[in-house]
Amino acid sequence: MIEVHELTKRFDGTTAVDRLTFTVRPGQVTGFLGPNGAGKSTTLRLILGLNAPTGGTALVDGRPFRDRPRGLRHVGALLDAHVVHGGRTASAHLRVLARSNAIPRRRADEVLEEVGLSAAADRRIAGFSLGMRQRLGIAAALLGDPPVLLFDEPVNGLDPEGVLWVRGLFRRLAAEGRTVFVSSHLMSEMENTADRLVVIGRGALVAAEGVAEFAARGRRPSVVVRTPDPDALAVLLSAEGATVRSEAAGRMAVTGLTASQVGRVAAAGGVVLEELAARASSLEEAFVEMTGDRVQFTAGGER
Ligand SMILES: Nc1ncnc2c1ncn2[C@@H]1O[C@H](COP(=O)(O)OP(=O)(O)OP(=O)(O)O)[C@@H](O)[C@H]1O
Repeated sequence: MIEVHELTKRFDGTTAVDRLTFTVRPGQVTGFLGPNGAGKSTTLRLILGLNAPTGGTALVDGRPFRDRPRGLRHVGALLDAHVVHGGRTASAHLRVLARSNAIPRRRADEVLEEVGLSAAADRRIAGFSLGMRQRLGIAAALLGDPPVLLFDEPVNGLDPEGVLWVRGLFRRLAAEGRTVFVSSHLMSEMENTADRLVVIGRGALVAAEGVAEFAARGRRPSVVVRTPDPDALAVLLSAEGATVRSEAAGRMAVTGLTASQVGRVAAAGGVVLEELAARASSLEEAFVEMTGDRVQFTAGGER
């Protein structure tokens, strides 16, 4: 169990984590979602005691993680897969970790087997692909057979087979009664993996609930519309109380009005419509909608 209470971290001018309170329970996979720069990595580092909080607390099974000797037996974590000694072999890397945590040496071979890296056990990490480094990082997290596991963006660099494998692994770890907390900036990754979600934006909590409950919020129907004159239509629709968001391929998503209302507003304003369709929004849209005003970095720069 992970209990985060009023957790806050400020770096100079930036509040990376803003009075976050949530609980991650055992026996479930909990997805930790937020757009880039939302503060996920910082929160995981605070839970692990790698950074000191500006305020609040983070407890792992009732105690700050830093207070635990032989940490890898309590919490396994995959953070940045690049932060390993590239000159070592995979096997040597894991044995060093095992020794410093009083874990039996044979566990190194067991976890390499588990993550599918046995054949690369004696190769230097410097020559590993990103996907292989991720697998090695996951092996390190599993080394101490810990009850609590944290994974920061574990799917980065994995091929489709690797993605399926990692999902199955998380499900199995949770079924064994462990606490599994997995960060991602992509809703789609969590849709098929997580039971619960903790969603943050700009360091603050947006939602902490079951995946199904979160999805239900996204069921607000929207209308997709395409016009050669999007700016004019956006002004007209906003004046009627609708929320308008631009999408790929020149389309706009409109919430707050039905398709026929959108059609009428366009006709009354003399705006040509090239496409008009109603649609039920997906989990992904619920995520974008709920964190949209909390995105720190967008393609157009900071806003
Ligand atoms: N050591 C640091 N010094 C200064 N600012 C930092 C530091 N670490 C993180 N930040 C800032 O804190 C904010 C949150 O960053 P963090 O890496 O935790 O986000 P994230 O949700 O993990 O993002 P991503 O998905 O891009 O990895 C960002 O604005 C970042 O620039």
